[in-house]
Amino acid sequence: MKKFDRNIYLSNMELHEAKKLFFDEIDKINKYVSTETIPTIDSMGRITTRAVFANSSSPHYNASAMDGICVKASSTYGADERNPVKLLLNEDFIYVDTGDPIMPPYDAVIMIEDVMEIDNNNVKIMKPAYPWQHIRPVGEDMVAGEMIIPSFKRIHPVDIGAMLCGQVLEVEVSKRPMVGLIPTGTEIVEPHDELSPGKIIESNSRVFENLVKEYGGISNRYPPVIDNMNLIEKAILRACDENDIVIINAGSSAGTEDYTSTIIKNIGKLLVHGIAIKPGKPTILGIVNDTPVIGIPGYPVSAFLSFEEFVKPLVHKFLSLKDKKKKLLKATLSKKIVSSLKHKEFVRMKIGKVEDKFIATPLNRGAGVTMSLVRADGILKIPQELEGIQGGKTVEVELLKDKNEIENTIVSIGSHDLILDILSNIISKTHNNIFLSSAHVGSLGGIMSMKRGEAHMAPIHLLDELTGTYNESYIKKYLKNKDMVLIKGIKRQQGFILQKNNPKNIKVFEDLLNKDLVFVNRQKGSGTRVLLDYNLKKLGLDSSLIRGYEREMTTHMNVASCVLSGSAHVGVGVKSVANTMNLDFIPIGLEDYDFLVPKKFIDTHMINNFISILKSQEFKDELENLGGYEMEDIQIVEV
Ligand SMILES: Nc1nc2c(c(=O)[nH]1)N[C@H]1C(S)=C(S)[C@@H](COP(=O)(O)OP(=O)(O)OC[C@H]3O[C@@H](n4cnc5c(N)ncnc54)[C@H](O)[C@@H]3O)O[C@H]1N2
Ligand code: MOO
Repeated sequence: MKKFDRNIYLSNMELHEAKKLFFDEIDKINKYVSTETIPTIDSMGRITTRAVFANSSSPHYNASAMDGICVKASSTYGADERNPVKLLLNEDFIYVDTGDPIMPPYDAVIMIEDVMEIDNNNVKIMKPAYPWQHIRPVGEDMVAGEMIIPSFKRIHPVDIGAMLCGQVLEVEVSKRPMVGLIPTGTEIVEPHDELSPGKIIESNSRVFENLVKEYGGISNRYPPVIDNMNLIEKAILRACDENDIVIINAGSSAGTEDYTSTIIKNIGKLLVHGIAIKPGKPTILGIVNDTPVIGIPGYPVSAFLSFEEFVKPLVHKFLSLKDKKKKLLKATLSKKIVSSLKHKEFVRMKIGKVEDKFIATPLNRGAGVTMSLVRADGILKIPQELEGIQGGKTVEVELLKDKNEIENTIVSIGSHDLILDILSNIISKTHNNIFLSSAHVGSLGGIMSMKRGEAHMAPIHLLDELTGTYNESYIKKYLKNKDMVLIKGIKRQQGFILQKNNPKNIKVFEDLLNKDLVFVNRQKGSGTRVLLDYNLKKLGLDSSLIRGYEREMTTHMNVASCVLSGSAHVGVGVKSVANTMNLDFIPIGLEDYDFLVPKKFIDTHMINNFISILKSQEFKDELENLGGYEMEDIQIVEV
């Protein structure tokens, strides 16, 4: 691959400048104000382009509001307990049901509960009726000519009901723009296709389809196009003919086959290639045959964020809809985030509420980590002019989730174990409106977040080399003045995670020094690392002689993935993970996996719920299924 086959000259235009350039150019074409008239009953979610007025009043006649009798109010005056008034059927009253029309000479309704029947033709009442009592007059709801909903409003189910009551059978709305979506890449395969190294599952356009729907547009996905300049050009030209907006995905950066910007320059007007945002830098903005064309970067996180920044406001413009203000939440940043002066950065954040403080923690910043979007509660936008933000500062996060969900989430920060996923799933299934979010920073990291008051709970498993006991000595050392408890009862099996059939015949710690095998380690401060170092020290083994000792993973799953993919022959981790990934396992010992909780939280609704799930049969069954655990009675021990 030669350097000059590549398109390496991306600009670094500021986001607001790029947006202005793009939208000003589209404004010049001014294609987007177009309307259509559709049946009211099909108008859910559409945007009105003019105010809707009632064609008839509702109710359109004077209607009884109750089941009972209608009377002339004047003939009931003077009625009381001692002097009931007697009324004659068809003369002084007639029977009516709710909704029946009330005609002169009758002008009031008495509820049936207040009417005493004397015989078939006579009733008596003990209370007078006042004129128009229990009658819904013409136009009580709406009067013909009254405005039901204004222009540029999204139509909701109740709006449809009101329009029909006012005999509005059709409504003028903005046309939904058709958004053409073209995935590109020779390496792209559909999700059901067989995978081999280098093949990429096409998922972005499916996210786009649903985002377009959410914004109010119509999506029109084309089959993926291979990296061939002519084919991509043809696909763009065709899509520009058939759609209001065209999205071309991937091929946006500096690869040898990243053609999009060149094609747009050749067949239309290339406005921007390269924006000072991260992720999303290689976004392309252009116009081809009077149609806005947006080149969205391939990495899924970049793709989502760039789509939200450019496609959402564009679809809304077509719909004549103002962008809603984003919901913001003030939160304390749990740790420092370093950012570059080269771009504005969009960081996915996990947020939790611990006591009365919202705490925001950055998630994985990789542009290919879709799970960071799944897990994110919000996005923190770090301005370009900042080199980062210090931990402890208050920041404003744009919310992606409901604040209520964040407020009811147990924040767990500490060691990673598969049982956290199981617990989270059971908590979610119990529908108690409680959630569990867990961040994996190792046991010591968990204790430190506890010290800073950032979590409700820290799962930990730290072996004390001197006593051979777990956790308590660390808590006494690091959380001296804090009243803490340990929820104890779960023990898990640690050991060597090995390739299937253990081809390198690894059996004991001494084998790790073998020069033809590669080890993968856990990060410092993780309980597993402490366990490994403890054993190496006990046996007098020099860790610097282990190949791969410096390569650190943050979870058991990551260690096992390295073994599964062949980038390592062995790592230390829990049996459940080896089982799940169908790898071999040699036990090195049982350890206590405890949940550290500040004493003040132990009686809260959320932690109570958590403990009852730990004690549940369902959880026991799941642990048994997973294998590699031993369970004793759940106990709460003060430390
Ligand atoms: N030397 C440089 N390399 C890269 C640069 C750069 O400036 N200089 N920019 C990086 C950035 S930032 C991004 S973002 C990506 C953008 O890549 P492209 O838009 O050119 O996309 P591809 O290279 O074709 O694919 C990248 C990556 O995206 C995923 N992908 C692609 N299509 C799909 C799809 N339809 N569904 C799901 N995922 C998709 C896939 O993981 C690809 O590997 O470039 C960097 N490189
Ligand atoms: O757009 Mo790229 O994903 O900045 O990271």
